[in-house]
Amino acid sequence: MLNSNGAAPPTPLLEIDGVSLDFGGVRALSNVHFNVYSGTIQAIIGPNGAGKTSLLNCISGLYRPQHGAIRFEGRNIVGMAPHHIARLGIARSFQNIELFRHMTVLDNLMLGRHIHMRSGVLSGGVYWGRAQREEIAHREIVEQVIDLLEIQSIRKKVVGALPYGLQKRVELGRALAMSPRLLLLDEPMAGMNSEEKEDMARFILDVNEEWGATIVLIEHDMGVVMDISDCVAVLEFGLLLANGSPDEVRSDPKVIDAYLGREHAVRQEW
Ligand SMILES: Nc1ncnc2c1ncn2[C@@H]1O[C@H](COP(=O)(O)OP(=O)(O)OP(=O)(O)O)[C@@H](O)[C@H]1O
Repeated sequence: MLNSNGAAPPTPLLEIDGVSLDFGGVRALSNVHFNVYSGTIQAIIGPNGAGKTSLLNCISGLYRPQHGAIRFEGRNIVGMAPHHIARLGIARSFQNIELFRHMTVLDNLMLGRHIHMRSGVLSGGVYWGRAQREEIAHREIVEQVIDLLEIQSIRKKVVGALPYGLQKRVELGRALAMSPRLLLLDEPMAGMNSEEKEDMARFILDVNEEWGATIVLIEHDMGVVMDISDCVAVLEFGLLLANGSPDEVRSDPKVIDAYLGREHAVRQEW
């Protein structure tokens, strides 16, 4: 099919195609459809309990929807194990930080590389040179992540001793260390002060622009969402209310009625 310019429309990197998810009697997602295009920042917004995290869990393989398909680069990933999905190039961060708190920042980032490590203990012992070369290559990528996120000074610090805002930055770093093509971020700015939020927004834009990662982001701060996103999907009670540019979503009467008018327009954040 050709678009109005006569060109073929871009192929989506991720297709959410009629996804429904039930927990017993609770319908968390109901026939949700939208596409995420390569190189974009796609936000998912909606009130508490709208199904945002459930959708991220379906994409990363933690939940298995009863209906629908989720295609990454054209391949249906529903039913695949989370580590398999991660290996395809999808990384995520969690709402509550999930790092190894007793380990250093560097070790946590190196763990992010483990899905790409080929030398196991045995083969690494037999082919020592290969394992060493592999280790050096992984370290180089981790060093790039450290530079990008400006965390050089805390590289040897134990994660559990760091302030919350820095822990969130390290969590982003661990996901980035996986060299993902698609990065799923669940409330990366939750609990941050405005300066920390500004830093995080800048890092997310850098990851998108300099590293070329496509980003799906759940975020409650409407100012940030409207500033950095190319596209915003709005969920309510598991239904997709709207999906479009920040301007389209901002002026959509359904959205204003159901969500923004009630919770955010009042605060005149945008
Ligand atoms: N593991 C689970 N077992 C049972 N119900 C669940 C489970 N996970 C989510 N739900 C339910 O699914 C619905 C959607 O929850 P979800 O956490 O996806 O919403 P959300 O939009 O991410 O909310 P929040 O903004 O509060 O994080 C809610 O009614 C929730 O109680």
